[in-house]
Amino acid sequence: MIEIGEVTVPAATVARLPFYLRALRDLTREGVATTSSSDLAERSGVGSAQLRKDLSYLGSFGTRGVGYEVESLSSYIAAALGLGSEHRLAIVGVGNLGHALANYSGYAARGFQVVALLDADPAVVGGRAAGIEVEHVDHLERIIVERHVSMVVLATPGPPAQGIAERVVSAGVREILSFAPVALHLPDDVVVRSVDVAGELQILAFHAAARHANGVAAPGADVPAS
Ligand SMILES: NC(=O)c1ccc[n+]([C@@H]2O[C@H](COP(=O)([O-])OP(=O)(O)OC[C@H]3O[C@@H](n4cnc5c(N)ncnc54)[C@H](O)[C@@H]3O)[C@@H](O)[C@H]2O)c1
Repeated sequence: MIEIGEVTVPAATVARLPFYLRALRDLTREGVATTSSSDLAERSGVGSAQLRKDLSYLGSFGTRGVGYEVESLSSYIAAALGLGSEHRLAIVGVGNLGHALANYSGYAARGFQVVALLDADPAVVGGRAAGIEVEHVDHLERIIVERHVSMVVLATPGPPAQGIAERVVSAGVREILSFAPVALHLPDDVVVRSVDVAGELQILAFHAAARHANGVAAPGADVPAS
């Protein structure tokens, strides 16, 4: 369970809030003022019972026969997610992935701004990505404090990730998004979200294998593994 202001919300609900927010912002762009739980649920990719339950943790929303007010629900979820104020990100490790993450154009619309890029390789330091100069990771703590960095994205190889994460935490950051293929051991009050694309693909491969075992051939299922 996660405390948001005065309410306590299951972590799984918090993980779905960004999907509701994205769907609500799409509706705002389309000029829609109110929406039904079934429409919002479908746009968010969840069942409508799940949506109603999730929103009930946050408070009492929606009017029977009218639905949800798009603008006010959107503002409420954004505030619950702490998106009222901008989050300042530093990306550590500016290789293939770090570059791609730095160049993602969707941060601003979601309340994030990349304010620092750091790397250890002298061939990378001094270069630029997304118009930002890459600085040496030796300056990590100073940069975090001076630029009010509130979240750090780790896109380094596995071995240095634990040490960097500890430095990030010692500089005061409590939220880390890690792409490094290692488990990070950090104090309990630090929230680490780990992204593992290959692991997600393995889960898909498991489902594909299960479907195959049940006699339903998938396209490409007969291509031998190399
Ligand atoms: N989790 C996922 O889904 C996923 C997907 C792709 C890559 N990855 C992982 O993300 C990481 C980055 O992948 P990539 O393809 O960009 O690799 P890359 O080799 O292109 O980039 C890694 C960068 O980290 C820098 N680096 C190394 N040690 C450092 C340190 N101590 N401090 C700061 N920077 C340091 C390197 O100089 C390099 O620029 C790897 O660990 C990879 O396994 C994860």
